[in-house]
Amino acid sequence: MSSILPIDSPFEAPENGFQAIRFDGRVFHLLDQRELPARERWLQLDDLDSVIAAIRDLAVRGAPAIGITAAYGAVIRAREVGLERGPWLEGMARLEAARPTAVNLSWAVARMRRAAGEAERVDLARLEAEARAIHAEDIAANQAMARAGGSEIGACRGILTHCNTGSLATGGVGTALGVIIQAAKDGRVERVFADETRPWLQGSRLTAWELARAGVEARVLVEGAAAALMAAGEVQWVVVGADRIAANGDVANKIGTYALAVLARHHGVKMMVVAPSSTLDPAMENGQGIEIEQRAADEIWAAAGLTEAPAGFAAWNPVFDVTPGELIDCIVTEQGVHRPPYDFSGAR
Ligand SMILES: CSC[C@@H](O)[C@@H](O)C(=O)COP(=O)(O)O
Repeated sequence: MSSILPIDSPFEAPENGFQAIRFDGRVFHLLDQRELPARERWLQLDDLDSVIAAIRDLAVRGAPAIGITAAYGAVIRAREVGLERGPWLEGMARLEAARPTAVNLSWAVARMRRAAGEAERVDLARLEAEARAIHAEDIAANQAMARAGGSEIGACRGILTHCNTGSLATGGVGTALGVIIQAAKDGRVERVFADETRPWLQGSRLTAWELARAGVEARVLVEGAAAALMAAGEVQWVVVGADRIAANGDVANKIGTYALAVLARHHGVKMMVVAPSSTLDPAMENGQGIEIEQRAADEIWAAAGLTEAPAGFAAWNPVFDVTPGELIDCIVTEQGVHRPPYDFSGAR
């Protein structure tokens, strides 16, 4: 596996976490998140339709990882269409529409459009350099956020996190999970708690797997246990990632984040959001305009161990929600710690 990237690659440094996304110049290698933790299966993708399917079907997920994947997908598309601009642009429109909520996807595609140049044939060398830059910048942003967020936390008894925000969800050590791993390694947190994150179980399947790999002891709980955990004084911080952050600090993140923010405020627990500036959407005035992805009801039935809906039942499966900025104590980007009232002008 390590032969896929040059040996001196910054991607491979241990402090940059586990590398679940690799590009060898022609083929895109992806650790299939649908199979974890039961099986570590790598996908080899060399056409745009497969990249779009990998994003849509959650083989790769997590806002920054989706953006990086899209960037490499744009390179793959350029080869696939013999560098012809028309079909390449058509592919970019489909790629951008693979999932609606994480702004990192359209952000990365916009960067790749600019890198393609204006000529009738897209510039393959510039596209590949841009994709690798997007990947490398995310790794560096992860490191900066881990340091800034980690020192913000100080010594505490416990941290609760939601969804999966580590190496699987990013290019590097992660967003929220990077901060948590840093705090744990610095000996500043006694206990880490991870919500199981229904219905897709990013917490119990992916975050638990990543924390075990990182040597951080953690406990998984059902989301419904979060209020009791806070009431018992077990956690002083909720630390989560984001899929899109509006200009006023409203944050779209995995469904259940808003409930945690309300609970945290009630219990005097602090709420930190950790996300690179590629997750900021300054054009979005507030969270009300953010499109929330609705996924198939099957995911809910599958989480209940059912292969089909019980007769007569439908389901409601929004997979993100919006937390108002005023419930968030701080938002950490690679540029530092932002506090309310949020002002991200010039931050992206
Ligand atoms: C660093 S990842 C931040 C978010 O992308 C993460 O919290 C999240 O909500 C992921 O949702 P998912 O549906 O698994 O792609």
